[in-house]
Amino acid sequence: MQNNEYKTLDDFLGKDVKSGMVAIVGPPNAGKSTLMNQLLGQKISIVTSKPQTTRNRILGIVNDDAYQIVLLDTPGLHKADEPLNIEMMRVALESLSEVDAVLFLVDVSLPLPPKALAKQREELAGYMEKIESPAILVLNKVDLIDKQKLLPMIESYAKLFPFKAVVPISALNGDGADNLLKEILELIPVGPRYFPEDIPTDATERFLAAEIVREKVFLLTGQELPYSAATLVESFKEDEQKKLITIHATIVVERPSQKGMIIGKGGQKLKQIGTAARKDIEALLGSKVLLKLWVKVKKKWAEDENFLKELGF
Ligand SMILES: Nc1nc2c(ncn2[C@@H]2O[C@H](COP(=O)(O)OP(=O)(O)OP(=O)(O)O)[C@@H](O)[C@H]2O)c(=O)[nH]1
Repeated sequence: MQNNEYKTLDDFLGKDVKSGMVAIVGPPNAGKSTLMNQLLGQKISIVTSKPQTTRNRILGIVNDDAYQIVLLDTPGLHKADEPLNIEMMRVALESLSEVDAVLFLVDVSLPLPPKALAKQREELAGYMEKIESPAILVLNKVDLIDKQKLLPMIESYAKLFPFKAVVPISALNGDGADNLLKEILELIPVGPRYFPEDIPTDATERFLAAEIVREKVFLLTGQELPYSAATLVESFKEDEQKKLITIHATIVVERPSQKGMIIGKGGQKLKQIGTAARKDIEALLGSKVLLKLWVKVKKKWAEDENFLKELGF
């Protein structure tokens, strides 16, 4: 070896640790993003600046001296009845065949009537059959249910599929997260790290900014527009002194009435969305941000394949 700083090949490559890819899947609202932030121990706060195509699944990278877990936060599994949903299903299912482990998340706090519960479990078993990687069933939101219900629940879910483990957690307050980590580490192999130790995500700043605006639209419009709104960052520029980042973003909705809902009386709602999003983006980027938002109506955008490409699907 020419470089005398490296005495062994291990020194050169970096020491092998437990290192693997883990997909987080589950129905919308099950708590996938919350779990990812919980495992990361932070809302993703530093991002790499390397430009790359926007992707619709975020890598969260959990680093430790002894392991590196690369988390894929996939879109919720939906019924595939329109192009956007088909795309989401494809991405969700595709990511499952490449990974070392799958975390399947369910929200156990949903007060489902027995029939709906049976249907949910049947669907879950159907999805699991398509998955080749070992799977852990994560029973989320246990902080919302009576502890006595937990044991019978674990037993009945465990019968659905040969899960490697069934782990109850609260992604929100972190209860059970250590146990989940232990089970994940059982499933991932020893190998070199996929990423340097100091990088917690591979998503671009642009993409994360668009996601933050979308989150605020959902939160501040009372989730009346779940799948009707998309966000697109049109421009993202840092000034020469690196003191201010100016972001122009568009919120795209399907109907004029939805545009009205987002803008609100006298523009109040849009202002609220903009302020909340700007604060989070400033915290994420560690810089002052000027955020300009527009709202556009684009009928049936979810069926427009070109537009979906622009969004990164
Ligand atoms: N009480 C409680 N709430 C939770 C928990 N985990 C998530 N939530 C809440 O559930 C809601 C949905 O959480 P997300 O993390 O956005 O869910 P998601 O699965 O990523 O949702 P999609 O992006 O729609 O697929 C949020 O309001 C969370 O605060 C939990 O363990 N306990």
